Amino acid sequence: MAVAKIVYASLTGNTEEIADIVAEALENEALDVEINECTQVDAEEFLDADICVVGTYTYDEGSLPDDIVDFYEDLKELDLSGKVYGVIGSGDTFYERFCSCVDDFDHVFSQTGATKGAESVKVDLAAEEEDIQRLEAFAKELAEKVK
Ligand SMILES: Cc1cc2nc3c(=O)[nH]c(=O)nc-3n(C[C@H](O)[C@H](O)[C@H](O)COP(=O)(O)O)c2cc1C
Repeated sequence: MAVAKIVYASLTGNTEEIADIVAEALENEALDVEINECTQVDAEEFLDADICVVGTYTYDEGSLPDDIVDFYEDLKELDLSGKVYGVIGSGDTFYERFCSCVDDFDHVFSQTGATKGAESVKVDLAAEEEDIQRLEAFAKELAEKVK
């Protein structure tokens, strides 16, 4: 069974919620799914996954959340050739740099040699019905890449 690992940062719960939605959708695709908060795991965990997903919110002026900086730096050092990745995140369209950390992780993943399995999903604050559908389609697309 293919393995999907999801690592997320979340301060007020929005990103955790969308990470959970993706986890459930991947489980429905018969994948073995592990989901962890970013301070609880090392980036090296992705070496044991077929699908690697990061969920992140965006902080001040597009800054990476403090709690995911170490993970981000460690991810840069990995060789994830042969793996499929995807990035999701919550932000607030009030800010000029909406969900810019999603793009930061997309960039870093692309440098690890992993293949982008689906377009990133950016959610404005908490997920609404339409976002849930986008997240489920994201998960399905990732799963298809490892079948
Ligand atoms: C001080 C502060 C700065 C923020 N800066 C940004 C930003 O630059 N871009 C963005 O898209 N969202 C920004 N946000 C919004 C958060 O990313 C958004 O509330 C998100 O849903 C939080 O996710 P979480 O519930 O998983 O912690 C900011 C929020 C706060 C409190």
